[in-house]
Amino acid sequence: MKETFEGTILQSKSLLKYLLETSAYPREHAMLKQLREATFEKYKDLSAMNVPTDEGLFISMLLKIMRPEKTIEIGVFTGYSLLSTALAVSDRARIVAIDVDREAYETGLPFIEKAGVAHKIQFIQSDATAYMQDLLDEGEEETFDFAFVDADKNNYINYHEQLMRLVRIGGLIAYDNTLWYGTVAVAECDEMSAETKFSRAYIMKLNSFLARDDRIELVQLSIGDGLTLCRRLE
Ligand SMILES: C[S@@+](CC[C@H](N)C(=O)[O-])C[C@H]1O[C@@H](n2cnc3c(N)ncnc32)[C@H](O)[C@@H]1O
Repeated sequence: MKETFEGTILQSKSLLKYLLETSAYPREHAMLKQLREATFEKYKDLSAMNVPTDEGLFISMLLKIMRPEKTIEIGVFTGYSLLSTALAVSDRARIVAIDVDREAYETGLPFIEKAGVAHKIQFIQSDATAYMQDLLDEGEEETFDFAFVDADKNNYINYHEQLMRLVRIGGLIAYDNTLWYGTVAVAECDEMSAETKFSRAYIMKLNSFLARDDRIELVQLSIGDGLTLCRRLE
């Protein structure tokens, strides 16, 4: 997940360091900082799966403006984006958080509990496609205001079709990693791992698909590893 290519990374390392150290880390909630550190302690390089601090701050401000009552998160891991969400939404709001990996969620859970926001979260250990189908079967269409997707990239287009039914008109669906470490902008090459080639191809397909989807208003941001916001129009 940490793989980058010289010359193709989104921001230079020095610019990113400046941005994080000047504006992001000083504003990071103490429990998010501890969650990030505990994730690194346990998962080492895999800890880069957490959304970066500047992106967490962006999601937080976005949600405070939106004031959603019900959100859904696909891909929780240790819960950096989840805790950012839970801290930003109102006390009445509910977050459905789906991941196949309960152990990773439980690694971050003590910090979510210490932050006093665990009551807003319903964690579901499940494959996301299967659980969203259950939600649709149970009549949960159009009940979510916001969705954050940060899971298996090869399924994003399928998630989009399910989320276009679960999220209300006017609601927002956010897809993470839509620049895949800058590799979407360069030709496939031998230095790329099989995993990079695999996910990059699906992300490129998603980006083209979303650009043509008239059912949404679209903006792709080069924050973190690329974040695409889709506002449902119909
Ligand atoms: C990049 S991590 C999520 C990071 C998280 N958003 C954060 O900020 O800490 C991706 C997660 O997606 C989960 N995942 C992958 N495929 C999945 C699937 N089909 N259904 C549910 N979760 C899945 C993985 O278990 C992993 O924890």
